[in-house]
Amino acid sequence: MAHDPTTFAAVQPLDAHNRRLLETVHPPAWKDPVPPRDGYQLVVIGAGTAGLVTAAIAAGVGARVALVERELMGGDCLNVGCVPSKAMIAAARASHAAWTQDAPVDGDASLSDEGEAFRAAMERMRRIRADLSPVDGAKRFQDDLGVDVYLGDARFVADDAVEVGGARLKFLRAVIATGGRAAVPEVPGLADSGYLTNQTFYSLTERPGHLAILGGGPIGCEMAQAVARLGGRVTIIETGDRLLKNDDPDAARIVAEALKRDGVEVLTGARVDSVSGRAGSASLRVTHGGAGRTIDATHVLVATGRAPNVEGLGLEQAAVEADEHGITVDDRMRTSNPRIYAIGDVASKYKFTHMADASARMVVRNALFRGRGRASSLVIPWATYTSPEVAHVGITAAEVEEAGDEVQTITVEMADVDRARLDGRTEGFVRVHLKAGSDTILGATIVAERAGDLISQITQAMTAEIGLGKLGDVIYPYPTTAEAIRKAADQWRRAKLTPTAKTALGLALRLLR
Ligand SMILES: Cc1cc2nc3c(=O)[nH]c(=O)nc-3n(C[C@H](O)[C@H](O)[C@H](O)COP(=O)(O)OP(=O)(O)OC[C@H]3O[C@@H](n4cnc5c(N)ncnc54)[C@H](O)[C@@H]3O)c2cc1C
Ligand SMILES: NC(=O)c1ccc[n+]([C@@H]2O[C@H](COP(=O)([O-])OP(=O)(O)OC[C@H]3O[C@@H](n4cnc5c(N)ncnc54)[C@H](O)[C@@H]3O)[C@@H](O)[C@H]2O)c1
Repeated sequence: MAHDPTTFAAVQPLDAHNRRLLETVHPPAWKDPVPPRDGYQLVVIGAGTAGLVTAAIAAGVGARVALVERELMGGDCLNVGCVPSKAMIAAARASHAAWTQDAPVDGDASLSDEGEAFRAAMERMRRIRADLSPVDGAKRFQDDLGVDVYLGDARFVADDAVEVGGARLKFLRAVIATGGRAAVPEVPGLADSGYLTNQTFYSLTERPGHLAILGGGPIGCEMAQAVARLGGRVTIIETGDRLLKNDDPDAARIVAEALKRDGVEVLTGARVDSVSGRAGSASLRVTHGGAGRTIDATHVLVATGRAPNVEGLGLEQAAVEADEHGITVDDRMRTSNPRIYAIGDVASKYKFTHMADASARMVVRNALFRGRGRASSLVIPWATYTSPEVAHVGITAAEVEEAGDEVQTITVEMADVDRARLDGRTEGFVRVHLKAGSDTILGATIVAERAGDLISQITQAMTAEIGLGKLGDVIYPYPTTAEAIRKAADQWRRAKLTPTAKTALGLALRLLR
């Protein structure tokens, strides 16, 4: 049986936009189908990106498919992740530009203050989220794509059957795509402080007076900058010695500087010892730089990583193994039960929508058509949408350090790129890691205004096995920031050609004598 959708904390307030959203992602009057007696070829648990794409592709090739979702179709990305966060970021960027006249883009200067800008940004976000939702909606999946959609909690009751709302769904194959949720650290008093997570943050209608964010990962950095740019006071408290621990340290440094410029207080190497008070007024006891201090905040956002949704799934009944990182899978995304696969945030260290999407495409082939696709063969980029953005693909900075002389690194500063200078956006760089002695691209980091878009050129090259030298033959329109990639190729060529050129020149000079 479906839940009462109006109670979902992720979809508040119940204005026209959110009612429209619920109508598509958890229709209040939804009636589950009656399962066929001989069961399904594929049962998919969880209708986030991973589950939706799996179900749509499998039904598209003619399989009999059931899709089970206990909360909101679209999962984190549509409802409480990528979509609302990027809508907020766009509004905050425009508002910031209008207020500071800092950038050559149009902000809505008609808003009388930034508090109003926050309300408008959240309303705009709710409208766009509702506009985008039909593509993930229950009706579309059932009526247009031919997937049987069940709205309820799924639980394995055997190694070939799932139960939902009292109905038993037998399957030949199953895909677990139950995603994750915010992992909340054990800090005394935190549980009673009315803290926010990404699940509740996008239900805010009033700008936080002072937002304390635990965690300086992508969620912490993106939301800190958005709220600060909408005029809120923000403090990030990060236990590690820097922000964005999975990214290049130089990139993280630039983001930290940008956040500070926007008014965010960034405390790295800091620990929250206790929290007192509740929603609206919380006091955080923090140790930072060897000293204790108190931070009084109106709101606390917990963004300290993710925990996999594995509880209550009846994994033991299906002999599916899991640990604290999620469901254990092999390189073909198969669990310890050969009928059952697991993909997306519940089973991958790459917790991104595009990873969920790419694995879904692969898992359908593997599960239904004896495909041999391997997760390790995927070239996976990621981007953090701060200003400037940080985008990365391939070998990480830590792996580069470990590899030593086996990797050659080329860096082009944005300050040396004409377009970046013309735009007044000179912070950042393009950094490409090559297999030493060749132009084979092992990875890259880009820090720039649209780094998330630029990185695709490197990802394409890596996927198509095109070397950096060949990228140097590409003609880039002048003046564009993408020219930084050609400049990296030029740099590689100069380094490579110099000894040869020197020899040739030496020979030519000798002949002149
Ligand atoms: C704030 C934030 C911003 C993000 N921004 C980006 C971004 O810009 N770009 C990007 O690539 N990624 C981003 N991500 C990550 C992205 O949202 C996730 O990687 C993606 O949503 C994972 O998809 P999924 O299908 O694996 O899981 P989910 O989207 O979590 O979906 C899992 C679904 O399974 C359901 N479920 C769980 N248990 C059961 C059960 N027992 N029965 C039935 N249903 C169940 C859940 O209700 C949920 O709807 C962001 C995440 C957050 C939190
Ligand atoms: N643009 C994007 O693609 C995007 C945006 C947001 C989120 N995401 C996805 O969501 C995932 C979760 O994001 P996240 O930022 O929560 O996680 P994260 O794991 O990337 O970062 C969490 C940070 O919190 C810190 N931390 C841990 N415990 C702490 C504590 N008790 N106090 C203070 N700091 C603490 C960690 O050191 C780490 O730096 C990401 O890994 C990413 O895959 C992606």
